[in-house]
Amino acid sequence: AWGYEGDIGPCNWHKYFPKAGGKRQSPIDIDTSATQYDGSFKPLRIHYDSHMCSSLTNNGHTFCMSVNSDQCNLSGGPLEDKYRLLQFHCHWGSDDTKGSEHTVDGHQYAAELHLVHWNTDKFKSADEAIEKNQGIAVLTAFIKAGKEHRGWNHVLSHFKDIKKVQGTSTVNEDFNPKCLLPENQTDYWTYEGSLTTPPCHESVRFIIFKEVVEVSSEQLAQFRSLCVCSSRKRDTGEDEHLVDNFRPIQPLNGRVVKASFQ
Ligand SMILES: NS(=O)(=O)c1ccc(O)c(NC(=O)NCCCCO)c1
Ligand SMILES: [Zn+2]
Repeated sequence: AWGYEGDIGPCNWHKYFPKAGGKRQSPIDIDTSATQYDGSFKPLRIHYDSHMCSSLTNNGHTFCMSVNSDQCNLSGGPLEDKYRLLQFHCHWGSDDTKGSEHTVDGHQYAAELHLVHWNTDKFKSADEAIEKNQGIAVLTAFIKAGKEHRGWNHVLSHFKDIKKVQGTSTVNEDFNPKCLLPENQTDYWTYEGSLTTPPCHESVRFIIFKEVVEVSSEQLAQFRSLCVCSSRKRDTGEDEHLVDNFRPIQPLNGRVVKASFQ
């Protein structure tokens, strides 16, 4: 078992998951003075359909909205191949001052959305792609406290069904995850990294939008309503809530973060 604090926390992940000590780990700090503009990127093509039945689970590390539609595809931008949406999830803090995994010039946001896609041109399954270079592409959006985000309510309204770990809820309504992304989808940073949780496979191309998405403080509080385990209660009998599920930033090791904008 691994977690985000104590002996099973990020500093010890490498003992059981050796890739966690690799040279292209994520997340990283994006030093905007060191990013390199790349004018060769084609427009990002994000085509999601709405009628994809998906199920929402609490896996003890985050909520995960799994998607099983072969109509949700991503290509273009820095990507050479076509990728298919597999799932999306978030990382968040115990208060609005922390929670994102990547930081920008040292600034940490309240939360971070990851839309996880796998390379359907190069691999036969997501399970194969997740371990291989160029196997995974993660669209990433920073989240800060501000005005309410109506799209997020389609996801948050199911949280009461998944409060406990291994809770599952089927989401059938007409929901398109594209509504969770910022309006500006042309300005982003991109670099090659890893899964930010064990097993930390170095298989991920991150595409991180510059524009930050706003959700209300009350909506952020709903993220924190999830519990970390199904049974164990603290000695005081109260639930242990799932918060601060973000990995500390990792060494860049000479990697260059490219920018789609000047
Ligand atoms: N944060 S991430 O880089 O976008 C990311 C994308 C896809 C993933 O599969 C993982 N990690 C993962 O699945 N770990 C297995 C145990 C967790 C649930 O038991 C992390
Ligand atoms: Zn993630």
